[in-house]
Amino acid sequence: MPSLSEAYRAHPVHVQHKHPDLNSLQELPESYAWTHTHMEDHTSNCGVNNESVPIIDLNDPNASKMIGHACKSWGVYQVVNHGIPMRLLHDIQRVGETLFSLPSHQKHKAARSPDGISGYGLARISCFFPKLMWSEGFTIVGSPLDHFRQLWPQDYDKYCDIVMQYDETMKKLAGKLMWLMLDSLGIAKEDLKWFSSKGKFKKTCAALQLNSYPTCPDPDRAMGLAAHTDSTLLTILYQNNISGLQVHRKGSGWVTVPPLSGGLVVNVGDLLHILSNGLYPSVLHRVMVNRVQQRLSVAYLCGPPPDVEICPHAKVVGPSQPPLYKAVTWHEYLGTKAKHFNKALSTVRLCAPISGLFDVNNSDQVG
Ligand SMILES: O=C(O)CCC(=O)C(=O)O
Ligand SMILES: [Fe+2]
Repeated sequence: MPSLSEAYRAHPVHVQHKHPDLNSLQELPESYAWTHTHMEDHTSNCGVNNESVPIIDLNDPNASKMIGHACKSWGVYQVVNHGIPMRLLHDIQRVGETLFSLPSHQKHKAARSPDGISGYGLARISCFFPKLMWSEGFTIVGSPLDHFRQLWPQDYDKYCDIVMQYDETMKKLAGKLMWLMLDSLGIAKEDLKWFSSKGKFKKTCAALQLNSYPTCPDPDRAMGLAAHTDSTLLTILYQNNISGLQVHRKGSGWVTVPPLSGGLVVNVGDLLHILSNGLYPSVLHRVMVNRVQQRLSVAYLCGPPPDVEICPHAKVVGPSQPPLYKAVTWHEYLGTKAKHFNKALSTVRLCAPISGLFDVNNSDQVG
């Protein structure tokens, strides 16, 4: 089975590797200055509506139903009472804080290689935009040991342990959330062979993405992370207590996802969009920056084994609901995404939805 690193390596995107230390800039360089045209703004009413992303208590007996509703109408929700210890959330935040506060030359020792996925660098989606994003990232697929040794020759063990523990814990939560989402679609554990191994959610692959958005001298003209959907089944995002994440909802425009103490944001990714036949749309999201406080986030990007075919599930298709997407493996889809970016979903689309049958939220403006 090809690994996730191999899948990424097979579809390199070309990201500029040398970039200035954002913390040292007093002015926004032109290369970072976005206009509304660059932002491909889908909005009319950014931030001026009262709608908010659903918050779901995982201890609620109706959690699956509520999750289903949130996925259908938003493609995103926040979870509380998810069982992840606060200590672990603080620990992973500390890893991010410590990592991004290292001197620039030190961080570059662990730079992502041009055809690799793991390591320090600009957002992989940078290459699809004419302007640079006001953020830095560190991607972890597999063990971070080699890179962490470069970053912290003395303390790497301590930070590796936290990452591995976070990864393990998130894997379990991702399993639980995935089951709840499938259940809300009427799909049982036995209905998804690759996914269930003795009733356990074992066979997934994941990447961990640490993001830092330094304070910005001209936030109105900068973009932390440009609008994108995740190429995952689902993404679990921890954000520190600084606002910045926005999700796009048809009819509402961009809606800020306020940080919730101990809460985690869950995004529907493109592969769940396909598996649900567009019933659960992958959510378009972006990150804005501010001039006062650094923002940090940690995304657990969860997908299937890279060589398993994902297609609209038999339980959600029928004579009146034809499959809208062809089968793709994650490996193939990463290739499609590397080529077509936000149009990737439409390139794997089989036919247009029958009007009125599907409440597909973002499906075609994101691809
Ligand atoms: O920083 C955030 O809130 C979002 C990060 C994100 O979308 C990603 O890493 O894919
Ligand atoms: Fe994302």
